[in-house]
Amino acid sequence: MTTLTPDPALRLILGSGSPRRLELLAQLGVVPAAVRPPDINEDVRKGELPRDYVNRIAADKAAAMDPAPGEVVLCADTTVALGRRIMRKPADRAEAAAFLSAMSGRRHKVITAVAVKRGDKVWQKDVQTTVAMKRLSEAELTTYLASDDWRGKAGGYAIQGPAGAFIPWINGSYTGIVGLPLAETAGLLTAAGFSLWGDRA
Ligand SMILES: Cc1cn([C@H]2C[C@H](O)[C@@H](COP(=O)(O)OP(=O)(O)OP(=O)(O)O)O2)c(=O)[nH]c1=O
Repeated sequence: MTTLTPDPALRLILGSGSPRRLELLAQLGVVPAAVRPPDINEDVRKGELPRDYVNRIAADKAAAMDPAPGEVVLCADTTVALGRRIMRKPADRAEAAAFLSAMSGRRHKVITAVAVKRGDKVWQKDVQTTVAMKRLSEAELTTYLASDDWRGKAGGYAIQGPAGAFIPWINGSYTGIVGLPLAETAGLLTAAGFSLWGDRA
């Protein structure tokens, strides 16, 4: 991976409309200079595997961004994979119910691909986390669906909300599940020359 010399004047552009990603960046003490969510086609291709899918979408999001000189952009994509099955953000409550029922009592993977772009150079990495979900009772499922917390979340749940009660075990990156694996993101930003540790202009 090419590592560029740190440029304290570099401005970070968040190429994502996810409020979670903004909050996770704030955990690193980073406030983007602007938020510009890219508009791309996120359809899954026939036979496409989950890991290939998230990497392609993160790369497409980065490709849709046109950073000005002095800007570095950060894009990401998160998806839930149950075997080969890709679970994106559910379209409605029925789809969220189907996703949660399929994951109930089983392990799935959450994959987040992160892409950092400066000029026409891209630094990209994916992070996979295995997540165990307890067997959900009818009452748990119904109450969770009624909370609407599943809206806008890959796989139809959010570990950082009430569904945290459904997740007894993970192996991987908690921040990756929430949408932005911080250790790897910090590495990519640093490689692109963005100063994370105190020497920003
Ligand atoms: C599994 C899981 C997903 N999520 C969220 C993270 C992501 O915001 C979302 C997956 O959708 P994404 O398509 O990755 O991102 P987005 O639509 O929110 O934003 P953009 O496309 O503009 O970058 O699911 C959680 O917040 N908690 C979880 O436990």
